[in-house]
Amino acid sequence: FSWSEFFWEYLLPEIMPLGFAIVSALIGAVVNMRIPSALGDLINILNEQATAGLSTAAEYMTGLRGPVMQLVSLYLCQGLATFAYISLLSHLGEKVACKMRKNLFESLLRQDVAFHDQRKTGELIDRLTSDVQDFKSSFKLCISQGIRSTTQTIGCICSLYSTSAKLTLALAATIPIIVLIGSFVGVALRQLSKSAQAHAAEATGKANEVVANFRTVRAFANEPLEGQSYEVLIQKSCKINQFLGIGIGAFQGITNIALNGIVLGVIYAGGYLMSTNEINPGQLMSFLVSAQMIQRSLASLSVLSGSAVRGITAGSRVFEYIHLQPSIPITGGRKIPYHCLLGHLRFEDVHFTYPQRPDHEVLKGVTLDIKPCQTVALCGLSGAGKSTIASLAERFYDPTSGNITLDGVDITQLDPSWLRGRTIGYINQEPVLFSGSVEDNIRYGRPDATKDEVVSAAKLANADSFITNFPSGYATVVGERGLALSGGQKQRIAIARALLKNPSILILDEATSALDAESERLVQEALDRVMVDRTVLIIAHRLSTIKNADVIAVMKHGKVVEVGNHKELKKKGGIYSELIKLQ
Ligand SMILES: Nc1ncnc2c1ncn2[C@@H]1O[C@H](COP(=O)(O)OP(=O)(O)OP(=O)(O)O)[C@@H](O)[C@H]1O
Repeated sequence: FSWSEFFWEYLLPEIMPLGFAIVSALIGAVVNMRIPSALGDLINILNEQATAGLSTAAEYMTGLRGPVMQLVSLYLCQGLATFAYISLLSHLGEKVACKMRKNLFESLLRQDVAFHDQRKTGELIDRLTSDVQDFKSSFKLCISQGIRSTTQTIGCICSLYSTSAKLTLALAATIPIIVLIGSFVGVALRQLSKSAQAHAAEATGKANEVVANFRTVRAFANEPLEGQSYEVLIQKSCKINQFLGIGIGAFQGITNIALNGIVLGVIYAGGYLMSTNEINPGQLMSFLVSAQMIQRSLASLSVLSGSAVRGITAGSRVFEYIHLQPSIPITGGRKIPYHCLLGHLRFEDVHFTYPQRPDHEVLKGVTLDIKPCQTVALCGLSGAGKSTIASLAERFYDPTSGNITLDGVDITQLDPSWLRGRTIGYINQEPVLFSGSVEDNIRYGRPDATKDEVVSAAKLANADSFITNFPSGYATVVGERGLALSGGQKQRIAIARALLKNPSILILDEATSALDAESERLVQEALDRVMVDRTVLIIAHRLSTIKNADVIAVMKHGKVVEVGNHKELKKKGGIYSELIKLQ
């Protein structure tokens, strides 16, 4: 957690409300400090009036008017200052939290696919929600209470000093000891808090996964199992938090005892000074209220230290991901002008290992030439590395060695957002639709597309007829909490979405394998129509879907072992003909 970065990037743009909030908190603290002496004045006047033996109520009231008015105006000022700093800090806190969430979310969107492979969704969402919330609450509390309590402590010590230097020095000597012990305990508590938050995030990740895959959990009747594993995770975080609570509680309890002891000491010593006529009863009253204010301020500072521990830990978890740099940028690099783009994709001796499985080489020297407007099919046994090839073409990952080129240019030189957003259309087995209308989902392929373009992409994808049959047509809401579409319908919307960007290269990764015969026919019909005049890479298990491909490459254990067309490979009597027999 970098304070300087936090100040320059998050606080400086909000310096006005921050400044006013600090000034209001300071005014509140100063006003608070004036109250003991105003009370002291009132006591002195009451004392004098009692000694003088005033008889009428009017005389009594007249004498009190001055100090009472002074107290009332102090109370009003204090109320106003409290209102000002609380509302200003809320404004500031919300702005800071909003900016942190925006920066964190943008950073998560920038990260490599490998980063997301390695982390649970819930853990990331936890940082975006709970951690930012914890940081914001703690930040607001630290500014408001921190400024008030610190100013009041310092101010009250000064006012005590003016009353009795000896007594104040003795009092001040004990405070650094408490602060020193407090900072040691603070470091230990921070460690504990960090570990508690990490466990809570793990539990959120688990909950997220289970809720997202609820149907699978229900289908396997695994509710008790999932309940138990969630409980194990939450119990870990619960135990550490309980331990943390004991630590914070013990620290605050001991601090309170020490502080109350200090007040007792002040009463004892103050009483002695009064008996030697060094101070009057009013001064003793103000002395006591000041000492009690110091006690309250220090107690709230010790509570604050617990909140600061949580806040800094949460903040460092947020900034950890904000600062993370992806190894593959999402923008920047060359773009091949549309009229020059041929769509010649070539893999040259490509080796690849997934970052989270460094001991398992998935591609072991793949060479594959996909010529412009050619349809190349990849087949082979499950786990041979076919989908990995598609991921590398999309530059979700970079090869460990070897090159992938598009029209002779290494794809690492090309702008990744141009490559994915404009050049390659990727359709896989399980299309994901976002919540929103059918039209929004198709337009996701190219946000600036017109309604006519959306409709013609849907027509090409064989989707227009079923969409127009819905009562709300293209405005029908789908995705989460929307209309449940069949697999074939979803797939055709996904095809329309991919087509909207008019990609030069189309990658179809098992695009029809999850569909029934009728849906497959409709989707295949759409695909046959859109594959014309494009470079196409098809990945399929069902060999009937690829037999018309110009080139078929058979993969085994991360290598391309056979290349040719259907007839040639069938005649060859190798793995391909074995696969045909099997099917
Ligand atoms: N994100 C990932 N992280 C780690 N390993 C992975 C990842 N994705 C795939 N693998 C591994 O890489 C190997 C190749 O997987 P890939 O999905 O490319 O095979 P495939 O030929 O497409 O298989 P299928 O036909 O079953 O889809 C497998 O051993 C798989 O376990």
